[in-house]
Amino acid sequence: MNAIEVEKLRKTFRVQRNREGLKGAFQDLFKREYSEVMAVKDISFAIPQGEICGYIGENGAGKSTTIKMLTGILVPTAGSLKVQGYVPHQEREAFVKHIGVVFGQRSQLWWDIGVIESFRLLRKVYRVPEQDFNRRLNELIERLSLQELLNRPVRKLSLGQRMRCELVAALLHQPEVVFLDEPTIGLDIVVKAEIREFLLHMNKEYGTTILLTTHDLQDIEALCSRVIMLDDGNIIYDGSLDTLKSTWGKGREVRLQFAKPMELSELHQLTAELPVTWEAASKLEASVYVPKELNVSDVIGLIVGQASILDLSIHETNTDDIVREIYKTGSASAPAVEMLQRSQEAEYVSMGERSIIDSGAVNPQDADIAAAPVDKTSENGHASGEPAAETAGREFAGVGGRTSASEGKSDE
Ligand SMILES: Nc1ncnc2c1ncn2[C@@H]1O[C@H](COP(=O)(O)OP(=O)(O)OP(=O)(O)O)[C@@H](O)[C@H]1O
Repeated sequence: MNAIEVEKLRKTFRVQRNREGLKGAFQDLFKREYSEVMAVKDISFAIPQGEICGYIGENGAGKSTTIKMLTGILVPTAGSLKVQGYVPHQEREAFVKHIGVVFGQRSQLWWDIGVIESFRLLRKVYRVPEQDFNRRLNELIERLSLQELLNRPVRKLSLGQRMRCELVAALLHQPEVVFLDEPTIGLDIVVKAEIREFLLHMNKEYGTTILLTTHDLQDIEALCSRVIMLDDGNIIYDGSLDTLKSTWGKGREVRLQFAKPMELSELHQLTAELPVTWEAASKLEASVYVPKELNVSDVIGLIVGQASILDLSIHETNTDDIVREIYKTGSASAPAVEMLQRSQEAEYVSMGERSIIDSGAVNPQDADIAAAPVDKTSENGHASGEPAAETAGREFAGVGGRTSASEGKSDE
């Protein structure tokens, strides 16, 4: 069974337009003008039980609006959605018992009372039996090391401490589906790691389905097997992180420093038979990108046997770079491979323009990432983790011509 089902979901906001100047402000008093902002444009996806799915996109892409519809806070303009079999905005009272929500920028705890009091209040809100509550609370307190914090008022907690308490608050009633909107925002690296580990545990132990919105792509790498990418209200990618990396990643990068100047044509000759890609920063420095199917050490061996190398290092493409590349080109339809082939035609590619940045990792790509479910291309035309050749050339409605909603937000 799918935990979340979304079909042609749309949300349009009506926003007031302010006319310019004093005269305009005066006119606004008598006759208001409105325009429409379509924040979510007929998107469709389904998330099976127990999956952790990353929901990513640039600012204003429509992530929060989707989460608000999925949690019943906003009513969709069109389309349908179901979460754990419920229509969120229609069956809110029964529905909320099945979901947990953490909005990283907002608190669901009472500011001035002790943390434990907030938890007790939430027990009543969700009508959790006392015994279940105590067992669950003890488990969460231990997992997130909250013993010391329970009697402190929320306003006295650090951001990291508060976020750990927010997670407990969202999970006390043991929901099957959890929505996390920027749960690690502003946290230091240690707390981020703790929270990620905790979420993975919850998912493994209880099969909790998690939809995670984040700008921190390390969250995605650590937690998600699947990624849905939004751009201007449209889904531009829905598929496994694995496929995203292999379709868009240029492969592992071997950076080389030569003892004597090398022309790009000479570099190509070094690896003549291999499907690798070269980028040169200067005649003394270049990078070779090795696709997943090749062995990095074989490629290095071939090069070292023919050229005099002063230094070399191996780097893996990280998700940040891939996503940045997709946004830069504005569409998931033109895979990196294609762009590289184009760039090979140029004599030298500036290293400053490279999208692959040192991640410090040398492990084979994606070794620990689980395969995602079968992907499909939806009617609104998003790439669904298909191979590069199949997606190439397809147009996506979400690209270009962004809607500006800067005129002001209406309250739903
Ligand atoms: N209540 C509202 N009234 C009018 N417009 C809105 C409202 N809420 C969101 N919008 C607009 O809808 C679009 C999508 O906003 P949304 O907050 O969903 O984006 P987001 O992807 O969550 O962005 P961020 O990463 O900045 O949180 C934006 O153009 C935004 O200005």
